[in-house]
Amino acid sequence: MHICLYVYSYIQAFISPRAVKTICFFFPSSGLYELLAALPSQLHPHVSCPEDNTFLQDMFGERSLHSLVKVKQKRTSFFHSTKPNSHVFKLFFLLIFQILIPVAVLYEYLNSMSNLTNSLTNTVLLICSSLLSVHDTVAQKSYDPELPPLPEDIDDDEDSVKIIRLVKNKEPLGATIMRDEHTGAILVARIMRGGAADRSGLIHVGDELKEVNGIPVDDKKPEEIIRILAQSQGAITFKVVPSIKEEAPTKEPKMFVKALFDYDPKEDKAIPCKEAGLAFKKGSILQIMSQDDATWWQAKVEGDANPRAGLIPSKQFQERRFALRQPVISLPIQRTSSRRSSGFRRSFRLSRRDKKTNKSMYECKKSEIYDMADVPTYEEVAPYCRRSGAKHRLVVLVGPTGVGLNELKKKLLISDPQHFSVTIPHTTRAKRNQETDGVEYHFISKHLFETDIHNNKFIEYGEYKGNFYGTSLDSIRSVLSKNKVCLLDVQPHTLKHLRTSEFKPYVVFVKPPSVERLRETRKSGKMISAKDDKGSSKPFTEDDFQVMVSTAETMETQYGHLFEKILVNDDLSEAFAELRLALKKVETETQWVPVSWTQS
Ligand SMILES: Nc1ncnc2c1ncn2[C@@H]1O[C@H](COP(=O)(O)OP(=O)(O)OP(=O)(O)O)[C@@H](O)[C@H]1O
Repeated sequence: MHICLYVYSYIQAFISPRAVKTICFFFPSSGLYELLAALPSQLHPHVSCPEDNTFLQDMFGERSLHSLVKVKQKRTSFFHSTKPNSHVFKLFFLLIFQILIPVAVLYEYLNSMSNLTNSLTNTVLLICSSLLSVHDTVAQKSYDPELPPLPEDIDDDEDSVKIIRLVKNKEPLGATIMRDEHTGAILVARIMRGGAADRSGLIHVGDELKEVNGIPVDDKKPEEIIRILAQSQGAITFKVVPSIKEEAPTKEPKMFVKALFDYDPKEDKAIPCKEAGLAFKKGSILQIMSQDDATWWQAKVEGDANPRAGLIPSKQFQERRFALRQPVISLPIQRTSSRRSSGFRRSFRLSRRDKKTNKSMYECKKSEIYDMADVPTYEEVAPYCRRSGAKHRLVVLVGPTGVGLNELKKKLLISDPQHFSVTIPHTTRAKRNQETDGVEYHFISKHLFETDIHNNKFIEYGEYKGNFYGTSLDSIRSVLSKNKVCLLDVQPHTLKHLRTSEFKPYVVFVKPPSVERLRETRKSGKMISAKDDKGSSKPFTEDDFQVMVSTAETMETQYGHLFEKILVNDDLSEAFAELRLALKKVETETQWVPVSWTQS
């Protein structure tokens, strides 16, 4: 009883007039509240003594008691909304709110009213017993759905048949059916994870469908059955022969992939049921719900509130289809320049075209030949957020010649020179008078350069007029180790070699606007001349614009799956602001990156 009183005084201590107002505001009155207020007048005929009457008025009019009732009501609604498995929690609340507090309240009042008559004591005890009986009713309440009565016309020899009744709303059933090639039976082919059938827990893969709403389906085609189902409203009754194989209960899978291609089930002739398909775009993050079927996985778009999974082609199936379909695209070979632009040291870039000779100015180190490993299907990803103080992700800019990569890099460097930096290229060219080793270039011997090529030290390298130029992996490491953001522009085929846990590259594809917009915005822009390495430049020609746009299209088709951001460089200051914001987010927010990058 001490505990009861303690609980009661504790609650009372917190129910100041102000608190009562607050409680009343959050827990608006309901029927029980009014009933409590009306109780004294209802009990009036049974109470002979006026003091008893006053006691009842005081007791049921007591504001603290009203507030406790409101708290109880709120508790009751909470109680109903909690999941059935939180029994211990419920019992705790039942004990506190339905037994301890009412008993404590009554005990307090009974004690304080020494002149209480026997009849009133009985009345109060009656209320107490009613409260306990209410408690029992609530405690025993069943939370399971009520099952429909079994149909009476079940044959004795059909004892293995299961009758399932589902109430259908607008949501599809979330199951596909097929005809068994050998037996001709109609079978449940798959259950979409999180769909209505899955949530019911009553229908399983392999169950044989005998009837839908009393209509036998043995002689029907799957499409006809689907039509019957689609036309059915409200409760649908299935008669099924359960599959012998018991499915193990499955936990919600936690595998996420990034889609590397666009997919529209309506356009897919191979999908067994278009309605069950899940459409997605390149770059979407998908949660894989089931890989039971080697050809059709089940997935949902990450963060989507709809719990029902949809069908998507499996990785293996998509790779096979892609390999059959995909023509080999090769980018026009580009050449590079090593000019300095208005005091800004360019990073080494293999990107210049030589229209005169149409020959590669530098030979690219890496093969551009399409191989199976590059087939863009899905990539397993995991969330990654850079810890403060950890190395920055490498920022890689990709785009066609003249699109404005250097312009954007320059703006970033000027905006925060302490934060952003670029790599210093290596060359075998002789150092000029005004140059300093390790500032414009690392000047090294041809022999050393060739040794470094042999040891895979360069991410890109090439030869121009008998001299080597290259960007080394160590030059990237050197920037990152200073805790700076390293800005690098490379040819897109080198991206796959940079995609490592060490560099975690954030790849931005800088895309030109339309040719019309290029004409308008690039009036004063200059292309760097391919004829020499002295930094001479010339105004853009119509041909330059056309090539820029078509090269961008090819790059996007071939390497689009590796781009994390596509930035259209139309208005320069807008493009710069967008890039700056994106890079800020990369540093501070969680992103989806290949799962291997998060495991080391
Ligand atoms: N959004 C823009 N609006 C107008 N002019 C631009 C814009 N972006 C870039 N330019 C101009 O276009 C020219 C080429 O830009 P930039 O040198 O940055 O291109 P790039 O992609 O680095 O090309 P390259 O690969 O040839 O070095 C420059 O004169 C630059 O000032």
